[in-house]
Amino acid sequence: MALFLINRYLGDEEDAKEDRSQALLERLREQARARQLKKQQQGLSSSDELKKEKTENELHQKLKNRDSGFVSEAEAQRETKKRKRGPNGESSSGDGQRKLRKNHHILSDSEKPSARADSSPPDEAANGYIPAKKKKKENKTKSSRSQKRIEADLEDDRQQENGSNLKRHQAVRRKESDIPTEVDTHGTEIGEKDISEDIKRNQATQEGVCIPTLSEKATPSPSSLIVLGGYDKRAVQKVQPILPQWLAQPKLVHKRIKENLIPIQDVPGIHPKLLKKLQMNGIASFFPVQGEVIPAILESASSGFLVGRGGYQPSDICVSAPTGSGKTLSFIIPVIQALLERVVCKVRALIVLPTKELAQQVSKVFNIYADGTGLKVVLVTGQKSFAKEQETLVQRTVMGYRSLADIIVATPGRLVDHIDQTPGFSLRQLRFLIIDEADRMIDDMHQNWLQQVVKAVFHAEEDSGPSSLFQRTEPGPLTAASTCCPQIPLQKLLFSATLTRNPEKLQQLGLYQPRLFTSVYSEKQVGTDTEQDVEKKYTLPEGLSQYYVPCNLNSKPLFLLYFMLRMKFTRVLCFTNSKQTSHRLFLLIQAFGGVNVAEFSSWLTPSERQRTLKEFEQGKIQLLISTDATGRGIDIKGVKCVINYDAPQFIRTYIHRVGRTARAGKAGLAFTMLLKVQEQRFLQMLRDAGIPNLERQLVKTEYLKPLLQEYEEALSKLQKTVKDEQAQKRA
Ligand SMILES: Nc1ncnc2c1ncn2[C@@H]1O[C@H](COP(=O)(O)OP(=O)(O)OP(=O)(O)O)[C@@H](O)[C@H]1O
Repeated sequence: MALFLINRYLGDEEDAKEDRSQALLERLREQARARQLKKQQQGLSSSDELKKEKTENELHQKLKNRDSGFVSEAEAQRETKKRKRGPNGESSSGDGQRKLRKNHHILSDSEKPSARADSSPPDEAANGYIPAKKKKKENKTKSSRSQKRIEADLEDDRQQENGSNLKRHQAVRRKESDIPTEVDTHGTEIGEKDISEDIKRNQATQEGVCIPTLSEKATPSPSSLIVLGGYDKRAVQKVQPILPQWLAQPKLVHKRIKENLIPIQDVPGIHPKLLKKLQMNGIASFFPVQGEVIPAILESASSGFLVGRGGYQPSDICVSAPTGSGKTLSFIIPVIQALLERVVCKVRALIVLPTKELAQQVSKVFNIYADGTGLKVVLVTGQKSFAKEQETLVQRTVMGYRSLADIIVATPGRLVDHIDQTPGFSLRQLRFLIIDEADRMIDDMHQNWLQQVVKAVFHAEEDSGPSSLFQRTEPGPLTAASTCCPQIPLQKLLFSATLTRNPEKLQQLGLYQPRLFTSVYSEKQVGTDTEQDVEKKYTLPEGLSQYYVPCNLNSKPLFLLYFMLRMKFTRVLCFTNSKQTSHRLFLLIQAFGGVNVAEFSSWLTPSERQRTLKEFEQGKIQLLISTDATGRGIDIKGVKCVINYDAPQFIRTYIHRVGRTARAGKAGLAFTMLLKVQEQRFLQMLRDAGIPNLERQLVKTEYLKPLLQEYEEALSKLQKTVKDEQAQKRA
């Protein structure tokens, strides 16, 4: 690998430099070869001494045995003497190679298998050399084999020489730069940074060039050394990771909610208290994803909090199911049930979500199901002051700190602040780590929050020695030592409508033997009535009808007004790509009049945002113009229609936006306004994600004409309002 990298680099050098280095390296190569030969000869001559003694005896024996009498004993002695003179003759470097071969012929002809084995280099087998097993081989075969063996020996030595050159070269470089390099003698690991450092160093010091590699280029080596790479500039192909089994073969969950409802009593293992709660909240049946995931989590928690003495660490669970398919309840129910029997209040479940609104929404559902169980749910999002949040998390007592939370619902930033700064805040008893909107959380590892959480979970107690009974250790290979102490396992549960299947990204989460649950379509097979489960990259809710509306920049606001006033749409969630656009569009629609409109973006205070969502849910607001702040996870009941005023740039953004409607098996509409220049790219993006062509929805210009005059007036009002706002800001 290292050879390949250096080789590749040198291929990028300028010609002049290359020539110079080639000449130098050619010279070095010659020297290396000469050294090599010398070494070889010396090695052979010393081993020859021994072998020749053997050969002498054998020869005497042979001569004695020859019944033809061609060679007399005196002659045999003469021949022996001649052979004894051999080493002197061989020491001359003139025809060393030939003599070497000749010598080897003699040796191979006369040597016994044991002698042959002795003389073989230890790594013979590794080089593919298979020693002869049958004694009765033809002489010809023997000699050709020994010829090959010599070549293999030479090759071995050459490689060793190359290896030692490389080692020497690296040692020099290390000395020079004093920077540790990751290239080992086998070239196993090297980062891109290291490659570029190597390049620079090589440019600076030509003597630091790897001899064997370059010699390959100067004259093709007679050896069988394989040179990886080359001098041509070639695009390096990205290595496609092979999907691990758990990603390639997930547990499939039906997407169609209505046809696959499971009565709550039919799901095994649910606590009667929770069954009652579910019924009280109008839930008579579980959605397909809940029917699969709830039992899976319950089963993994069935052995209690502690696992050890032969118990298994539970698998982490990943769930990829469409928007509105009920993922929230599929973790809330089993988590509450697992904690029902807890005795001491400690943080045992932590749910991390990307936004305050989402955290608030999830903590609300947790509170509904935890009510009356004694479990305490605490929200940590920064909506309260830091000191107030600290008071809700821990209490100082004479015995030390006491946890006031069993379940924490948090945003990552504020969570990390508490891990760092709240005395007595401990995650050492954490049993469940739930990452909702997991793909977004992976992309945005704000403050390295996951690492901080894991560190806090496995952080050793100050007063506990190594023999502490409940010392937690991160999951690793199963050993006798790791199973002897019972410990609380940390189980990660991931949820998203667009969960990535990129193993490299998922690797960041350090999942333990994960299981994946994913939704499938049931599609009719062509020409038959039978249905087949089809797994697609992304799945959208069954009840969603999607359209696109071709338009131009000026007509966009008019189209929105047309939908609201002429088509009489209500409870419309309209998405733009920026706060500015949201605000101006809101002002324009407000100036036009006739529509209850509101805006939602990070420009609003948290309380304004909360109030707006509440009013929208209550139906007081007909049209909510929003940034992507409401694009994910937000569950607003009764949203009938989503309008993408600005086309989303990414497929995941599209899926989450349109997923604000058609939730829980209901029907919904989604319109995307597309400029002519956007059409092709956008539709292609959808096709690539396995979403079939959207229906085209044309709006005739004659329908817009009656709105034009009022629209012009609204535009002038908007101009004035914007000017006033700017003046206000400047003041
Ligand atoms: N078994 C059920 N019966 C009836 N309604 C349900 C059931 N489960 C969930 N719901 C309702 O379905 C709606 C969507 O659920 P939820 O918010 O959990 O979806 P989600 O899969 O998390 O969606 P998203 O990916 O958008 O976050 C909620 O209003 C919830 O109350």
